[in-house]
Amino acid sequence: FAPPTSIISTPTATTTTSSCLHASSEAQYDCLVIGGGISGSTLAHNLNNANLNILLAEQRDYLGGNVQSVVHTDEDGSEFIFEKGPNSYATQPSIVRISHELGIDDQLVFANESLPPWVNHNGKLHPLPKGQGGKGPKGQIELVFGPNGVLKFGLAGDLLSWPGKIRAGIGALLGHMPPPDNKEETIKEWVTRILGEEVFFRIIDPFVSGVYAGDPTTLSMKAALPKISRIEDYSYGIEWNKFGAIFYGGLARQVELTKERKADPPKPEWVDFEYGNPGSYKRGLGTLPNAIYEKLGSDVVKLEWTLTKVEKEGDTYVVTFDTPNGQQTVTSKAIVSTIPTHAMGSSLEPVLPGSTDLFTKERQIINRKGVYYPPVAAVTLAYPKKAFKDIELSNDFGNLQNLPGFGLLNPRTEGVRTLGTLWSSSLFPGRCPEDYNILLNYIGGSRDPEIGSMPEGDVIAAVDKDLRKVLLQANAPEPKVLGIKVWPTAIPQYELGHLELMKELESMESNVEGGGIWICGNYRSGVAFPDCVTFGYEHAKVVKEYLDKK
Ligand SMILES: Cc1cc2nc3c(=O)[nH]c(=O)nc-3n(C[C@H](O)[C@H](O)[C@H](O)COP(=O)(O)OP(=O)(O)OC[C@H]3O[C@@H](n4cnc5c(N)ncnc54)[C@H](O)[C@@H]3O)c2cc1C
Ligand SMILES: C=Cc1c2[nH]c(c1C)Cc1[nH]c(c(CCC(=O)O)c1C)Cc1[nH]c(c(C)c1CCC(=O)O)Cc1[nH]c(c(C)c1C=C)C2
Repeated sequence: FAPPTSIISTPTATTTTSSCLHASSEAQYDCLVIGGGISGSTLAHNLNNANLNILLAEQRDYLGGNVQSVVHTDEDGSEFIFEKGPNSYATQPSIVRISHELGIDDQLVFANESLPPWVNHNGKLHPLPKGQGGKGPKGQIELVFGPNGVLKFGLAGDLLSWPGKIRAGIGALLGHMPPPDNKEETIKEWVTRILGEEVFFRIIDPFVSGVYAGDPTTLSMKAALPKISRIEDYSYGIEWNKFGAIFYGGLARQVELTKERKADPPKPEWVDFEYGNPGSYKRGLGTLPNAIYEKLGSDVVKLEWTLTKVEKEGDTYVVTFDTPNGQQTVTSKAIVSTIPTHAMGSSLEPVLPGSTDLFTKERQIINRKGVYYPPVAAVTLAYPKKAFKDIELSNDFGNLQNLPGFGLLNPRTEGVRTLGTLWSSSLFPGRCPEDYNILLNYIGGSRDPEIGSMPEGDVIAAVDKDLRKVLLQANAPEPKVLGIKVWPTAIPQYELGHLELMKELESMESNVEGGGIWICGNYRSGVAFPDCVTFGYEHAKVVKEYLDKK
C-alpha cells in the first residue's frame, strides 16, 4: 500500500530574506501570536481586524496546524478531496462569521443534517440520532449527547437491550445516586452511575473515541465533557427534581440554549446555517487557514518560526525564535501562545516560573506527565461503491453501498482496532467520482498508542482488514490509498486532574506583573475545531481590552 503523491492545498513558506525588517527588536508589536493552528490563526485574523499591529509566528511551513486538506488528481483527471486531520466541524456562528469576513462564505458546505452516525454492535450497524438539528432515525433514538450538551431520548431500536433501556430510563427520568463528595469522576464513572453500564459500553465509549480517541476511564467528566456534566447540576437545580433525573436538566439546558442564541442572533448578511450541522468548505477545511494567510500576508505571518524563549523587559515581552534566517527576536506589548503543551519545553520559564514543571510533572492519579496527547493515524482509503456490503439498512436508510450517514464508530468491545470511519464523500458529495466512496479512518488513541510507532503500510493494512469485517464485501478490491497521516501528538486528553492543572496555569498568568500574557490552545478552551474558532473571536476581545487600558 503506497499513498499517491498529493497536492496539499495549503500555501508553503515563502523565503522571507527581508523579514528582519518587521520582526526585529526595534519594531514593537501590540500582540504576538505564537502557533498558527486554527486557534492562533483565527485569533490573529480577529486582532488584525481590530487594527492592531500583530505578528503570527508558526513553526511549520503552513497555517492550520493539524488541519490539512488535500486535492488529489488521478492520471485520468478524476479528483479526490480529503482531509489529513479533522473531517468537519459542528457549525457554530463563529465559523460563519469568519468565513464572511474572509470572503469565503461561498465556499461553505453543510452536510445533509439527517445523516446519522452509526455504531457497530454485534456485527450490525445501529443509527444514533443527530445531537441536534437533524430529524434522526425514525423512532430509533436511544440516547445521544449533542455538541452543546443537549440530551435526547427514545425507546425504539435494538442497540440497547430492554434491561439496558430500563436502567437508562430510570437514571434519566426518575433519578440516580448523587455524585461522590470530593472525588473527580471519570467519564465511565459518571455515565455508569447515571445511566448504567450498557449505555456506557454501547454509546458513550464509542462517542468518546469519536471525539478524543480517548480512554473514558482516565478522562475527567467535568473537564472533557463539561456541557454534558453540567446537565446534572441543572437537574439538581430544579426544586422538585430531588434525585437529579437528568432528562429535566437536559430540557432546562435546551431552553437556556435557545435563549442564548436568540440574544446573539446570526447577522443577516451571513450565510444561512443550522447550529451543529456538520460543515466544511468545498475544497476542505484548509480553506480557512489558507484564506487567513492570504489576508494577513507574509509580513504578518512568519512561517517556519519556532519559539525558543519568552522574556520580559519592563513592560515589554522579548520573544526569541529559531527561523530559516537564524535567531530572531521580537518585542511586543502582549503575547498569546497557542502551541501545544508538549511543545513548550522551558520557553516560558523566564516569565512563568514553574511552567516547565507544570507541563512535565507526573500526575500520580493517572500516572502521566503533563497533558497527554496520544498518537492517532488518519487513513483515507477509497473503494468502489460496489465493493461495499449489499445490505438494506434498518429504518429506511437505504443500501449500505451508498453509505447513508456521518460515519461509523466501533465500540472497543467489538474487536475492531479502527476507532471509527467517517463517510466523507457521503457527508460532502462531489469529493470523488460517483462510483467511489471515500472513507476517513482514525486508528490509535489513548488505548492503542502502539499505532504511533508502526510502519505506515501496517497501519493501512490494519484499517483495510477492519473495513472488510464491517463495511466491505469479502472480495472487495485493494483500496485506493489516498493518504495516511500519523499525528504523533494528536488530541490533548482532559484527564483526571486537568482542571487543577489549568487552574495552576491561570494563577501563573495572573502572577505576571502587568499581565498581557495568555497561554492558550485546544487543551484549555476545547478540542473541537469550532471551539478553536470561537476562542479566536472571543480572546481577541480580551487582548484588545487589555491593550486599550494600557
Ligand atoms: C486526527 C484529528 C482529527 C480531528 N477531527 C476533528 C473533527 O472532525 N472535528 C473537530 O471539530 N475537531 C477535530 N479535531 C480537533 C481539532 O482539529 C483541533 O483541536 C484543532 O485543530 C486544534 O487547533 P489549535 O490551533 O488549538 O492547535 P494545533 O493545530 O495543534 O496548532 C498549534 C500550532 O502551534 C505550532 N507550534 C508548535 N510548536 C511551536 C513552536 N515552538 N513555535 C511556533 N509554533 C509552534 C504547531 O506547528 C501548530 O501549527 C481533530 C484533531 C485531530 C488531530
Ligand atoms: C473515531 C475517531 C475520531 C473521529 N473524530 C475524531 C476522532 C478522534 C475527532 C473529532 N471529531 C469531532 C470532534 C469535535 C467534537 C465536538 O465537540 O464537536 C473531534 C475532536 C466531531 C464529531 N465527531 C463525531 C460527531 C457526531 C462530531 C460532531 C459533529 C461534527 O463535527 O461534524 C462522531 C464521530 N467521530 C468519528 C466518527 C467516525 C464519528 C461518528 C460516526 C471519527
